[in-house]
Amino acid sequence: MPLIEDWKLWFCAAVLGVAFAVRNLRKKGGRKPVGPLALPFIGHLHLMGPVPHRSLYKLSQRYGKVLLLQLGCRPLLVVSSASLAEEVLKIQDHLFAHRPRIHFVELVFYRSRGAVFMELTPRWKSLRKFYAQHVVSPHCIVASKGIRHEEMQSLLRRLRLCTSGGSVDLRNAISDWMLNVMTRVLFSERADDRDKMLDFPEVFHELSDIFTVPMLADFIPYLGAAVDPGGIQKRLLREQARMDAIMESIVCKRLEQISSDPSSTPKDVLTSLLQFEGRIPKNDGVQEAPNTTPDSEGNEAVKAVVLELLAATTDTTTAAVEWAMAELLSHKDTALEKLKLEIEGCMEGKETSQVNEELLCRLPYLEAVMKEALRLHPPASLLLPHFTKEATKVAGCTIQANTILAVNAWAIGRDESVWKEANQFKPERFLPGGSDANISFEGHTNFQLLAFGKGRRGCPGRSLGMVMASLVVANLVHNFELRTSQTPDLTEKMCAANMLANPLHPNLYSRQHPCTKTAT
Ligand code: HEM
Repeated sequence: MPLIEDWKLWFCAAVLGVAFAVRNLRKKGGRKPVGPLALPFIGHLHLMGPVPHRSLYKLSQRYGKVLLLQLGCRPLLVVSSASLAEEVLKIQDHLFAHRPRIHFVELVFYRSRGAVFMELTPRWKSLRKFYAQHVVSPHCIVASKGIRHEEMQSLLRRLRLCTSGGSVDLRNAISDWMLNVMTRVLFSERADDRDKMLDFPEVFHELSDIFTVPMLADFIPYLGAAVDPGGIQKRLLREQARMDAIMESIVCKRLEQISSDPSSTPKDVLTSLLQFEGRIPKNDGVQEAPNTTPDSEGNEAVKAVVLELLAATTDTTTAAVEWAMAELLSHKDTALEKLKLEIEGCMEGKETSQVNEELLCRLPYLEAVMKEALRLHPPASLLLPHFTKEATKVAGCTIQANTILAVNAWAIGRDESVWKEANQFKPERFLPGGSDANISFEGHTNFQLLAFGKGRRGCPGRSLGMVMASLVVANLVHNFELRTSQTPDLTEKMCAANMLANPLHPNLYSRQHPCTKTAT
């Protein structure tokens, strides 16, 4: 009898124990997202493929819109729906708004001293404030209009040299324009001024190229220190040293100029930045950074910010233009014709064929074209990597501390449960009366349209990026007949941004407009 009672007692205790453990597990841990099997050491690295947003999209179709992968030693959470994007970029933004440390960024951007890859610190906050006041405010955008106008004149001149039907490397031409505009806005020099800027464009493009190569040191650190496949680390160190020398000379020349002849100092972003970093006395408009750089660290913080603004702007905006042009050339008889007519209507009676920035607000179809191109082809297709230092739950799944977050903006932009004819290029959807007339990049809603991200880490340069990209598209469409022998190949390639694998090389012909002179 005592034996039986003992047995019953043990049985009850065991059942209670298991129930208690399961309840605790649920309470503490929740479930884990289902995902593919991980390989030893590399985890799921081999599944990322050459175009990661497409590989992750396929995985999400099989395993669900919340995926947990292992890239070497680093856990990666991937979300692929607008509602999940809202959960991580709005509801849990305070947790996921950090950035992971990345080998390339640590080296090229001086231990992540710019805002883009900085953790959420008071310095990040004050840098964002600096950008908002001195780089991308409506006042700054208007103030730098003249630079974009002059550079557009020279781009149009350059392209007109090819208008006897010669083919032109459109990406090169656009990216040179972006770089020249931004270097002039930032530090008043043209990027292609060889005397002052040396090999800047070449080194800049080399570094953009290296950025796309996954670094072993990021995922398998113990191997990464010893092995350098393809000599990529060596190449990175060489190009970083070249870029550092160019940046150092720009900053040093400016400091010399300020000390020898303060009255001739350009009022550009570099001057405000030197004040912000406490390198020169501040004037009334500039607030100093909270932890102003000690002199021992020289000009590093300044160089990091200048370089990151060039990197954040050039490839993304160039990609936006290239995708818009590729889609327009794929829809010649519809979208392209409609856009030509809209611009012609606005340009009627104008003396020149150069479309100026003030006209952009009168071109709603152009805005719809740019939105549609960015919906289908967001240049940062997975945004930039976010990072949580704390454990949390997303959609009921346990996410451990130190997990990287990727938001698949590309997949969300094509989600058929949210967008009508999701894979079709239909700018009309964004026009008044269209199915998505109220969807915009701004604000804390519309997580289905994510080309600029959302939340704390959302892109501060959205308005400037849209102005620059729209201006180039409007001028290309209005001034030239662009012909391609075949419909453009829309295959993608991951470069520093999501780009066309085969850049456009259209044949150019001048378009003649009655009553207008060509821009000089
Ligand atoms: C069409 C052009 C552009 C696109 C598509 C774009 C897109 C993006 C995206 C997706 C992010 C990351 C958002 C996230 O991680 O959640 C970002 C961040 C950023 N962008 Fe842009 N961008 C563009 C133009 C610009 C311009 C012109 C500037 C110049 C000021 C700029 C400055 C930045 C900065 C500083 C960040 C980092 C913000 C932070 O981490 O706090 N971007 N951009």
